[in-house]
Amino acid sequence: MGWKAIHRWLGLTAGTLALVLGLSGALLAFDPVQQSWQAPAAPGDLSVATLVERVARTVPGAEEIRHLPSGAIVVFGFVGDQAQAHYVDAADGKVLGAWEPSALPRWVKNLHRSLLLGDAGRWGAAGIALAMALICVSALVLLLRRMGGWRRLAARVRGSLAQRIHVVAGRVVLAVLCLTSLTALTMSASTLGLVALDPGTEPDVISVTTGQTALQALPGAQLPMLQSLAVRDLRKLNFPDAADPQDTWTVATRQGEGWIDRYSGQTLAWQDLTLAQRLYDWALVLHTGEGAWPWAVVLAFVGASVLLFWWSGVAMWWQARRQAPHITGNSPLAHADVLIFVASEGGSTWGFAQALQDALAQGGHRVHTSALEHFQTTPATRQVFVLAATYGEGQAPAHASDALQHIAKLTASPVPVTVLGFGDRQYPAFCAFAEALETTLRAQGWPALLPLECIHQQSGQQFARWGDALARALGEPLVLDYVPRVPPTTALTLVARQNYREHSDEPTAILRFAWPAQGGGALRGHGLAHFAAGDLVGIVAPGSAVPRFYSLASGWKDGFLEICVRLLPGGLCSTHLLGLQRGGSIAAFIRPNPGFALPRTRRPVLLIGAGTGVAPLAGFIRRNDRHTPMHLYFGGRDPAQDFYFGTEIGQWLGEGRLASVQTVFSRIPEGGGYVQDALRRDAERLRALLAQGALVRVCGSRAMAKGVAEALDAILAPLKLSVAQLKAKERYAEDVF
Ligand SMILES: Cc1cc2nc3c(=O)[nH]c(=O)nc-3n(C[C@H](O)[C@H](O)[C@H](O)COP(=O)(O)O)c2cc1C
Repeated sequence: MGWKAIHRWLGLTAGTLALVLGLSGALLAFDPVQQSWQAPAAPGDLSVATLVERVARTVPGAEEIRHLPSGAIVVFGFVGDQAQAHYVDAADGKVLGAWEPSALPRWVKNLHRSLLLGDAGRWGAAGIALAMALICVSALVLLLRRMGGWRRLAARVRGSLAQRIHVVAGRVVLAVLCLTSLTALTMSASTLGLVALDPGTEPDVISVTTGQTALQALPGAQLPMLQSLAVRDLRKLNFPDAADPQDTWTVATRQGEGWIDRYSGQTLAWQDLTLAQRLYDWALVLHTGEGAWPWAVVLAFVGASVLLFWWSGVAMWWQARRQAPHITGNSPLAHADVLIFVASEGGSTWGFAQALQDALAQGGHRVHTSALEHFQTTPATRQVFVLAATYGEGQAPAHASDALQHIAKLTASPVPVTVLGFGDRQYPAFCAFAEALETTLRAQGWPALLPLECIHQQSGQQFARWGDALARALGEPLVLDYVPRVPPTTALTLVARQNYREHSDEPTAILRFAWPAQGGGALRGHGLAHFAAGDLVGIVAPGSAVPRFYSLASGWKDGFLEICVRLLPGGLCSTHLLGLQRGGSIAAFIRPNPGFALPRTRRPVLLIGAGTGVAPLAGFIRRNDRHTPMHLYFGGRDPAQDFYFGTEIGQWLGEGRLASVQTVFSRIPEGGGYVQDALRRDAERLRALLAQGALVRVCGSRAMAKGVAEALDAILAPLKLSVAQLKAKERYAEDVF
């Protein structure tokens, strides 16, 4: 069982109970805070003898003095047969008020310690603490794996909202949670009697009257031991029983426990604290924050954070479950002539494997699909396919973390092994794990049917093209029909459209949609989550099961959803969109694109877009209320036809949302060529902006993004920087289509 499985299953089971402990613990942490302001702390260097003298004057029936962890002094005693406990001011012995041990109902503490189930519950709580410790250790391993090592631990977290919350919160509180579960275990060990705290026997001592019958007992103020003991070290002092002439004074300090003769004032016995007791004392302070209220506040937050982990963890599990490997029609390994091995973290790669399996099975093959760590061949195997996603800093998905080493140890057979990578060009190490697999397999001598291909952002079109190449290589008809699972959609109504290039073969329009009147809450329930410019909207055309994605030119806060759509000849979705009239509606859902989103920044921002690629950049500028210096480079063909957002761009310049704009048009004389030509002409200025730490966002066709990266690499070279380095620092992101 891997770390991920341990983390997941303990989190879902013990984690649910840990939620109870976390929340009750967060409540209990208020006690030290409340106690710290209930009564003043006694001066630490005051001698205990003086304290006893003051108390004896003001509280006649005193039997016990306690120095609380908060520093306050509480005196216990009897008035008549009435037991009483009072806060006392150490400065003058004045009674300050009645002592309340806790402001919280007792059952909260019992819930926290024993789930209200008595002794069995104590074992249960200890079990949960143990599980929490394991959850913490596995969390650390997974965190390092996900982020790509210690050095990248502070890097930006990507993924769904639940993933980001889980990881970010984990980075902040994991250490304290680990400590809390370990201290809980330490304390449980003694509560459950597994470790004895005290030496076990009390010394058998009495105050001795040695013949002198009427010997006067000494007042506490005259006992040498109490004279040399500072209140700082005192825990508890018990007065001798007035009715028992042989009774002694008992004093508990931070170092140990002592018994004092009431007549001679001599120390009759002394026991040092045991190691177990000292450990327990430390664990108590660390676990409860007693006597250290700022720490108690930290503990309260960490206790409450369990709710956040639990909720985000369950959401992540649910997401993964929805995408879980669910291969239908799998043939047994030994009989299969085609084997498919999958490495996936989020689960989507399994969907591609299923499509490949279905297509091959339709062609009469017996196909066996399984996870990459099971990589092997059998005498029946004729073809092997490896479908592998990349995570972290170019690493394998967790379940396949040892697969590469495993494969490197195998002896190659003549069976071709073809690798298909899944990744995202936003990441500097695009499909690095698939590349590592390809390199290792070739080095081992495995042949390949097709060279390595890397699918960007789970593109169904790119996968289908790879399927065509595969069909040709196999000499068999093969149609790969990958249907992504579409999340629930929301109906959006077209409220405005701006048409461009109306009479060309590629008409284009900026479409603005409003959401139905029920309001935001209802919408979110229907899959239209909060979104920002640069996120993607998935649109499902009538009669199609496959969504098409468009970059958003607006954010949730703008109050509408805007996209820029160009007609793709024969494209079902773009035809549907461009045919829409005002009042018409579409079925849409949001797919976050966190790698491309623009963080709040004061640094300059360089926005480079061509054609409809200007859409998300326009969205960034529209929301630039803080007037971050944004510089736009826009490339089109002809200003009369395709200067999308042209009017708004002029307006944004005037409002200071945009600091500068450079436009080039490739199809008119003196138009300035392509956008990368404009960059080269502005090399000096751009270098200065990049040297100031500018962020870069590029959106447009793949060819355009490549041209831009080359131009910027040349511009960056004198700064000893490159686009790859900026990508690694998350300063440079592309949205390509
Ligand atoms: C946290 C995280 C890290 C990623 N790191 C990389 C990476 O370094 N290189 C890459 O090409 N893709 C990276 N990706 C993109 C995934 O590989 C891509 O979305 C893939 O299709 C996911 O497949 P899966 O759902 O089967 O795991 C990353 C995605 C996430 C969420």
